[in-house]
Amino acid sequence: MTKNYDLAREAFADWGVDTEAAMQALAAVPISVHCWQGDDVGGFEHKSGLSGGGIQATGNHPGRARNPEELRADLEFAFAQIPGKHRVNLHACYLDTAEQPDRDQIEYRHFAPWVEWAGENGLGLDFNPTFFAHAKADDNLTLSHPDQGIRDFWIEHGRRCREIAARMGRELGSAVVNNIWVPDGSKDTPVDRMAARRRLETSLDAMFAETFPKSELIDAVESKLFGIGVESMTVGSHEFYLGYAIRKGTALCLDMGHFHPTESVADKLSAVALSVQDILLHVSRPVRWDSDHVVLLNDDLLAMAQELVFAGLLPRTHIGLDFFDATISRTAAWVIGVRNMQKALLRAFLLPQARLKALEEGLDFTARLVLTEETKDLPFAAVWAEHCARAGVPAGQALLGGLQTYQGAVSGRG
Ligand SMILES: C[C@H](O)[C@H](O)[C@@H](O)C(=O)CO
Ligand SMILES: [Mn+2]
Repeated sequence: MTKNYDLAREAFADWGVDTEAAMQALAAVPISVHCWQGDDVGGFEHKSGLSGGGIQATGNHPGRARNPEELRADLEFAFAQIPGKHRVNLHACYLDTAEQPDRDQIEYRHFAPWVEWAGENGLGLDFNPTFFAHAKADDNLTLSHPDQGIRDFWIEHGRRCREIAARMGRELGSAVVNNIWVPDGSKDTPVDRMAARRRLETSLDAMFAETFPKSELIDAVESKLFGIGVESMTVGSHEFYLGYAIRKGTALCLDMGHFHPTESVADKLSAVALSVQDILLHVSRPVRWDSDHVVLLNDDLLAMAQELVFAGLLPRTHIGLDFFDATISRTAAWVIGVRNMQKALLRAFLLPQARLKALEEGLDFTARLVLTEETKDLPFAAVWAEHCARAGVPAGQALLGGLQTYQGAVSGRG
């Protein structure tokens, strides 16, 4: 235990906050790390790496993972820089097989090496059907396409993904969150929004027809405001999926980049939590649009973490990351993003929650403001450094050397 931590522990104790309990609480929160940051949303289907579907990774930093082995090595390195045990969020286009099944032909065996690796490394898995970067998604319409044949193709893809995800959950003994995001929308003003939304609803119902135990599979649906090429209408808007999740009992995915820039996604948590049991978060950072920048320890993230902790939502919130930056080291992007999420949570655990809530309850907004501002001077960094030291991972400037060495080692990849 360092002198810095000793002093910090006393400083927090002075506010009635137990730093040991805060570190323990943080250690119990897994973060689902998105595989697609490792290769710019390319996937391993032996075809072009264009994202499509209104999303776009930009940049050409050396070191992009070219196959599942490289991606797993990169993830292992990243996890060695992050305290705690976490999860990996796979997209269906990241299958690991020499075969070339189309999306409506994928099976569990195409992903079995990922499950074996996850088991060996004590990691959980999450999953996503891939409804983009495919000829049958070129109209930016999938589950809501007017053509029944195209809808059926994507329903079959989604159905198989649920089977695969449930099997993964069964094998690993940890429920897999299977998140549905479709790019469907319209570049220009549509004249029949209702028909598109009815088709999406009917397709989702067909995809969700089979039931699985919640111990294996948690279905989630992800809304969006707009994407490149679908600026005028997104079929799966927030209202659409909020209603769907409430009626059908699925989890609701809130992506921090999928709302108007002035909306607070943190504010939505307690509101949707009254009607929806499970929440999936895609922690991201929009810059002017859904740009998927690496998350910073900024006000948005701090507010999100504080809401999760203060509203008691962590037990039913699945925290996943969703960004992809190809202008910097991809492994560093993961490490920075996960650690920032953890730092934000730790700060929330270290706040004098009961005291602040009592002031609010008593309408003493002056004292609430004084104390929320004064807590900002508390020595959070010393507790984070102690947490990292106990987990055997670097903190502060020491983090940079390892990140640079690894980046140097992978930068020769073609
Ligand atoms: C690759 C993911 O499925 C994707 O980022 C989705 O979650 C999303 O947020 C699309 O904008
Ligand atoms: Mn997302």
